Amino acid sequence: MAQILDGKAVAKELREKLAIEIGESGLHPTLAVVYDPNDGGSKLYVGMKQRAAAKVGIKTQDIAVPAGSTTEAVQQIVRELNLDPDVTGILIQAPLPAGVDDASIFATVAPEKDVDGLGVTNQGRLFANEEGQYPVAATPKGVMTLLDHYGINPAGKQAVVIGRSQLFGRPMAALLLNADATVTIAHRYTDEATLTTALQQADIVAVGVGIPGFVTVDPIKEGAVVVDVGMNVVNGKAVGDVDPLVAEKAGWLTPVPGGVGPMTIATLLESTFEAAKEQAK
Ligand SMILES: NC(=O)C1=CN([C@@H]2O[C@H](COP(=O)(O)OP(=O)(O)OC[C@H]3O[C@@H](n4cnc5c(N)ncnc54)[C@H](OP(=O)(O)O)[C@@H]3O)[C@@H](O)[C@H]2O)C=CC1
Ligand SMILES: Nc1nc(=O)c2c([nH]1)NC[C@@H]1CN(c3ccc(C(=O)N[C@@H](CCC(=O)O)C(=O)O)cc3)C=[N+]21
Repeated sequence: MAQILDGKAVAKELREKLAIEIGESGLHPTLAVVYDPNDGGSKLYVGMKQRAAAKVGIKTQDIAVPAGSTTEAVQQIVRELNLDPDVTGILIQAPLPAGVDDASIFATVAPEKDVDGLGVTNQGRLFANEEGQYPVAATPKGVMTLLDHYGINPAGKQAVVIGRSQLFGRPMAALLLNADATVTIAHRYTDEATLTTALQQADIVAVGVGIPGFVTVDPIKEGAVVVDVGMNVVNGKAVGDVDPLVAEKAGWLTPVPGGVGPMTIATLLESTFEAAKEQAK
């Protein structure tokens, strides 16, 4: 039976540490959250992020993007936030309303305020494995923190990342590669046999596709570390992308809820504080 990678507990520790450090810093980090109020998921997650921010001493500004907005109009909002000295961090919650190109908006955020690391400058730094302090997307960064907490070192391991979004798959693969894993990235065009073969070899599997039960127990290697990023609602309950039977074969598993989700939020707060510190230098 797999051991639990307890994201809820590790996230709580991280938030408690941050609350103390932010209090002692004398800084007043302020996070502007740009989101679609008509997207149920965004509304829920943005609310969770804002409550968690308030508890550690991070102020938030709520910027709802109305339906029918154009990419240009949202870019203008972001440019104003880039220039606003009171705002130290900007989070673009995906997905924005239909008709707005998320990637163009990510790219408009000033790199020093891009706390979720989704702009091309910060993604480029990550891809180049640049040394130093720059923001990295909260979900994959939180996964790395969680693995590290349990002493799981990706160096020399075979890793499979399923999904290739800017939010999860691409930065997850880059982080694992930078940590010296051998990485395979699977996506919609990966044929089933290829994915099965890759999974049979994988010491670490990280999946975020948005399909409940997508990763089944069969191809999983005995003792593998399985990270479930999926966040789906089935019969009113949060479920991931990993079939619960995987727990019988995996060595380690993140639960949903209580795994990657809480780590994402705590990591966003961590990155927001780090950006505020850099700007105060
Ligand atoms: N817990 C957390 O903190 C977070 C959870 N999530 C969750 O993770 C999931 C993914 O999110 P996100 O990356 O933003 O979503 P996207 O929709 O942007 O990306 C989904 C990815 O899955 C791939 N995919 C879709 N269907 C298949 C398939 N049949 N076989 C293989 N790959 C497939 C897509 O491939 P292609 O590129 O070819 O289309 C794409 O790369 C969602 O459930 C989301 O809710 C996301 C962020 C944070
Ligand atoms: N720029 C950007 N960055 C993101 O990080 C981002 C985003 N856009 N768009 C949407 C996804 C989704 N996301 C989640 C965060 C926390 C939970 C979370 O804490 N979930 C709880 C359960 C919540 C429930 O019960 O419904 C848990 O897993 O324990 C879930 C999902 C961040 N995302």
